[in-house]
Amino acid sequence: MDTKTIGIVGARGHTGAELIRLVAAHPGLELAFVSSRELDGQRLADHSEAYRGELRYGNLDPAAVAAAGVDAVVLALPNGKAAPYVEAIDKAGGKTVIVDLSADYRFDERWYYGLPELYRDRWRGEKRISNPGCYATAVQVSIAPVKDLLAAPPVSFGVSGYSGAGTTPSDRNDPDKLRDNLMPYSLTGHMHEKEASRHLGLPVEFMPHVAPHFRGLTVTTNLYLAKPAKREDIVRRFEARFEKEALIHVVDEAPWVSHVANRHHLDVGGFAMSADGRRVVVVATLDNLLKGAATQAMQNVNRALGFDELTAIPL
Ligand SMILES: NC(=O)C1=CN([C@@H]2O[C@H](COP(=O)(O)OP(=O)(O)OC[C@H]3O[C@@H](n4cnc5c(N)ncnc54)[C@H](OP(=O)(O)O)[C@@H]3O)[C@@H](O)[C@H]2O)C=CC1
Ligand SMILES: CC(=O)N[C@@H](CCC(=O)OP(=O)(O)O)C(=O)O
Repeated sequence: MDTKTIGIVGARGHTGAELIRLVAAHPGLELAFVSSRELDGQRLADHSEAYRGELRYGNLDPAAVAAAGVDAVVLALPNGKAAPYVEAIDKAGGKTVIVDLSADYRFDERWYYGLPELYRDRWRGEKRISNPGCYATAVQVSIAPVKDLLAAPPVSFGVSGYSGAGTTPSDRNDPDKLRDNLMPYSLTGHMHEKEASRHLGLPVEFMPHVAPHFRGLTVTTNLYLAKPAKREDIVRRFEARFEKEALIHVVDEAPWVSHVANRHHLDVGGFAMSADGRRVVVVATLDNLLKGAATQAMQNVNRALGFDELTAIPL
């Protein structure tokens, strides 16, 4: 297969940096541009040990991104910034695939919502792909296999490392304020509550927190069941749903976030049953920068450009 070209807008950020690492190891992708205002003119190889080559960061505006005419553009910008780039690429016509890491198009019917393990069959060759949120990925995987068994809205308690808050300074990525701390925020109505509810087709209640570790998140979900169930039946549901999925591991014990940091897969397990069999608690962990962002984007780019979905993703 011919080499395809890819460009990353927002390449200085946490998720952009992880994507550069994946693209550098991809046998069929060539990095055509990396855009950052702050690092404009600097050599990429000086910032990414994975990349060997002479490419420099550029400060590309939407018109310049569109004019590059690459096969795929990944937008790794803060929320609310994608539209001018999408409009410019649309206007240029052509075949460029866009994968947007932000929340900007996750509710747009015209865009494919790229959580492959749950919605692979819904892809109709769309070239506009919204990449799911990190928490929303863990929440949906924790609920989807048993959603027909539920008696009440699932309740998910989330704890994320502070890389989830990006690089723009805020309380939620301030190591001093996070030291010896756990910071609750957006306890109702978080964007990922709406996102998971919409794509699962049932209301989910989600309570996020940010913790002093850098990367990786845990979502603990309480599920009330309409009829009493046995643990083995619940476990079998998850195993059957994900048995062919290399990036979703169904594990027996409740997983630990420290085991999934810097790894590309999601662990889901625990399956703690109440004595009456009417309540089960499921725990999911993933690296918010990888399966929660860059790895999932790589899966989506691979599919849209005709590569095997797992190309360049270390298993
Ligand atoms: N961090 C995470 O765990 C996850 C993040 N996401 C989403 O992915 C996106 C990127 O997140 P993350 O990498 O953490 O963010 P960062 O804050 O780490 O990086 C943002 C990037 O965007 C650039 N940027 C910022 N503002 C603008 C602007 N106005 N115009 C053009 N470029 C701009 C920055 O570079 P420069 O200032 O140099 O131009 C930087 O490269 C976000 O939408 C986030 O919600 C999704 C899942 C998980
Ligand atoms: C700790 C922290 O702030 N986490 C971010 C993680 C979500 C994220 O990055 O997702 P989006 O792509 O939907 O913005 C948050 O809760 O908004």
